[in-house]
Amino acid sequence: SWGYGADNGPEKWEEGFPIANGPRQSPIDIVPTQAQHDPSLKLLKLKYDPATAQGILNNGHSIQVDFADDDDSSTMTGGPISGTYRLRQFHFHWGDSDDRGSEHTIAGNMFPSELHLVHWNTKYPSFGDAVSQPDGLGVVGVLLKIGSANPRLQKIIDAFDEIKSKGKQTTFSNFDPRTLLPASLDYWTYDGSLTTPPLLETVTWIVLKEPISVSPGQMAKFRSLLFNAEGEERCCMVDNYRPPQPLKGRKVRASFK
Ligand SMILES: CC(=O)NCCCCOc1ccc(NC(=O)Nc2ccc(S(N)(=O)=O)cc2)cc1
Ligand SMILES: [Zn+2]
Repeated sequence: SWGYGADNGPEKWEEGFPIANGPRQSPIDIVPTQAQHDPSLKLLKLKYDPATAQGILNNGHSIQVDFADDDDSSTMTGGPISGTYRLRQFHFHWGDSDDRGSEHTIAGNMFPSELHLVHWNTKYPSFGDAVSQPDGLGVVGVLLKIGSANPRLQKIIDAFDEIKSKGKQTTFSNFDPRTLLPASLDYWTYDGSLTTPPLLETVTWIVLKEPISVSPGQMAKFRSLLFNAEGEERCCMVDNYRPPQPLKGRKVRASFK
C-alpha cells in the first residue's frame, strides 16, 4: 500500500488515487506577499479539553494522538469556518534532516516538521461522514523550526519508546493540544485536501504564521520511530511528507495584515 518510499511514495499515489492531480490538492507553497488580507476572517477559536485525549498510535505513516469526539468538548470555531468542528486527532510530518520535513512551505522554505490538528464539521454525524464532504474537515497546520528544546513536545516524545513500530499504541491522557500552539493564532487559509491517500478534497486548511520550536535532539527522537511493524525489515520513519502541489488558481487568504 501507499507510503513514502521510491516505489509507493507521493509520485506514485496518482495510480491508486487519481484525485492526486485534482484542482484543490495539498500541501502548497504559501507566498506571504501574494496572500490577500481578508478583514472578514474571524479570530480562530480553539477550545480543547485535556480529558478528551485518548491514546497515541504509530499508524505506519506518522504518530497520531487520538481524541474522544463524541461531544463538543474539544472544538474549533471562528477562523474561516462556519459552525463547530470537533478535534479528532493530531499528528506530525518530518524529514530525515533539518532542511526538510514540513508539507506546507513558506515562500519556498521548508521547515523540519509540521503538526496537523484534524477537526471535522459537526453538521455531519461523524468523522467518517465528514471526511468525504467538501466542507467536512478543518486542519490547523503548525510549522516547527529548529531552536531550543520545546518542553510542550516532551510528553509526546516520551511516549515514543512504547510506539516505536507500526501498529503499536499506548494510552495518552490529560493532554491539552493548545499547549503546542504558538502565541499568535494569525493564519493563512485556503481550500485543500488530505495530504495522504485518499487525498480527499475536503479540507479547509488553516496554517499558522508563527512556528513553534523543536530542538535537534527532539527531532532525532522523531527519526528513531519506525515505518515497519515489529519483525519486519527496519525502516526509519522519516521524510513522511508530501511536497507542495499546484495552486491551480486558488487564492490564499491571510487573517492578518
Ligand atoms: C476515494 C476514497 O478512497 N474514498 C473512500 C474514503 C474512505 C475513508 O477514507 C479515510 C479518510 C481519512 C481517514 N483518516 C484520517 O484521519 N485521514 C487523514 C489523512 C491526512 C490528514 S492531513 N495530513 O492532515 O492532511 C488528516 C487526516 C480515514 C479514512
Ligand atoms: Zn498531516
